[in-house]
Amino acid sequence: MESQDSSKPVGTGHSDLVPGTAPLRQPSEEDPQIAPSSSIGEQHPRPVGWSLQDEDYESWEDEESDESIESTADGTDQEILDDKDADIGDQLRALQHCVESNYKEFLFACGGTVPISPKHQEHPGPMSKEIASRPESASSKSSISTSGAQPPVTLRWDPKDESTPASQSKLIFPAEDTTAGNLKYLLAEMKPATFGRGGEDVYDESYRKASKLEPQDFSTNFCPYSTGIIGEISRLLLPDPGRADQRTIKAELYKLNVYTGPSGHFRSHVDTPRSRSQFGSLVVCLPVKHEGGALEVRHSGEVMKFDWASPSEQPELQWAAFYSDCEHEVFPVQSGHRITLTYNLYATFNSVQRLGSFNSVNNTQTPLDREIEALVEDPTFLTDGGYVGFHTTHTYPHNDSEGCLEETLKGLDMVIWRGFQRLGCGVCLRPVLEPDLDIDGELRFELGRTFELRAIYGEVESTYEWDSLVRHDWGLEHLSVEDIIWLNKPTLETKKAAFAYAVYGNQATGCLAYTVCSIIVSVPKIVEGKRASLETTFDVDAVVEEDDWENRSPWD
Ligand SMILES: O=C(O)CCC(=O)C(=O)O
Ligand SMILES: [Fe+2]
Repeated sequence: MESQDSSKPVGTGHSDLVPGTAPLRQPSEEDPQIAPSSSIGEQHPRPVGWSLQDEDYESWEDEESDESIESTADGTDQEILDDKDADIGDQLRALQHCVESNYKEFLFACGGTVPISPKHQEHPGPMSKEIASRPESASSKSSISTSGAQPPVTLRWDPKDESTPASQSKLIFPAEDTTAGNLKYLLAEMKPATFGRGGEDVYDESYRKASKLEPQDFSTNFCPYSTGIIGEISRLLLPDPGRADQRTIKAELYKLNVYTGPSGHFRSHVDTPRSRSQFGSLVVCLPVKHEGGALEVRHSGEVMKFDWASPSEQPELQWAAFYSDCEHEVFPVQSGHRITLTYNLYATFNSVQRLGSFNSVNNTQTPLDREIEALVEDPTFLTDGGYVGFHTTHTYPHNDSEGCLEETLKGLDMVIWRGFQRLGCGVCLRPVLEPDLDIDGELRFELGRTFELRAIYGEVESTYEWDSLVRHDWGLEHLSVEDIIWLNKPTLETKKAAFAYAVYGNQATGCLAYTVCSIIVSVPKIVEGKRASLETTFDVDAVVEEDDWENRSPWD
């Protein structure tokens, strides 16, 4: 890991920095631990819970004053959990433990290879062989050959000197005799690759030594969709349990980069989000001989490494995709040229439902889903209804007026969201905005829903601060932090991540920044032994009169 200093948030197209992580096994269809669909899931073939998104964090007009908030004296987040733990049932404790043990069970990066064949195939099937296994086995060398193949990759660029013949502005990969000599012309056209630091584009070879071409200045026949890469990323990094409509990925070509030996490199950073819907980044390495230059991606103390230095005998493209809030770096290239195409990945919900055999709702359950279901089904848990909270394990981009998007939820965060939502619970996603350092070097958190924020100095740890956050900044005025049963604690890693994001974005992308979030779940009350349908949620329409609030809870 970089030292704290070296990993000061930077932001460049694909560039800015932060902390690390780890995933492991992603549940798959072959997973013997996966249980058949649940009865509750069948009762609700589509998610019946609501989600409060894109509402600009509306709130009631009649806000309570700070004075009226019944809060305890300063306590730590630990105390908040412990207080709740005192009288919780076994089922809740089981879910809390299950959540904790799942922290490292989710992928944050994946990669693979695409063989290149000189013979062009008219309708090649999906041909990317993915590497999605545990970090330690994230080596593209373990890939298995696949049915189709990518034709040689052609790259053409616009020469500054317009009289340059077309034959000198073209490269074919793997290098063909006819164009191999053109590499020097390409390198001559490239510009130094900057990165974002402190909100500015800077060129600093001690941090990043690479060159770049902007997408408008080159073209290629390589397509990440037709090679099956995007499909694999969708399956591995954007699974959508229990939902009939799928999340889909838009991949946007971002840069052509060259890292040249003996010192091309890019130190630890996270990728600046280009929009709120960005969730990931894709790097495709063209088959050019080089040594060194491994890409390392980190999250929550886990590491995945992608080393593309020694190509196999069969020419191939090698790729890696990762959640762009994960810290990553490119180690020094010792010799040769490491040439990459980079893409920004955006998530959206597909309005077109899957057809035919794919039309059935995916009720696949993981052990964690089953724990969630057991808790919600337990009539002794929140018998009169109530709220459950979860601190997200990833961070999400927001801008200065709009919050984070549900469709970008990653790994465990999406499992928690969907797990409760499909059982009829209400879910909403709330930000804890980026902390910053003040002049004295103190950590300062800014919290808010409208993003016209007031600052809270110090870490958000006390009951009072959380209460204030829930009631005012998250627009849930009639909820108190005392009403929320937390499934997990904000982790040190989370705080560190947020810390490192203090400085963000460098380009005119509307002040996007990553933020840690909380998922707040509204659990309906038990009626005749079963959870009632959720008639009232946090939704503004369902607000009860202020005067009634003491007598009526929001799920009545
Ligand atoms: O080339 C790579 O493997 C990663 C490059 C990168 O992190 C970036 O362009 O932001
Ligand atoms: Fe990056």
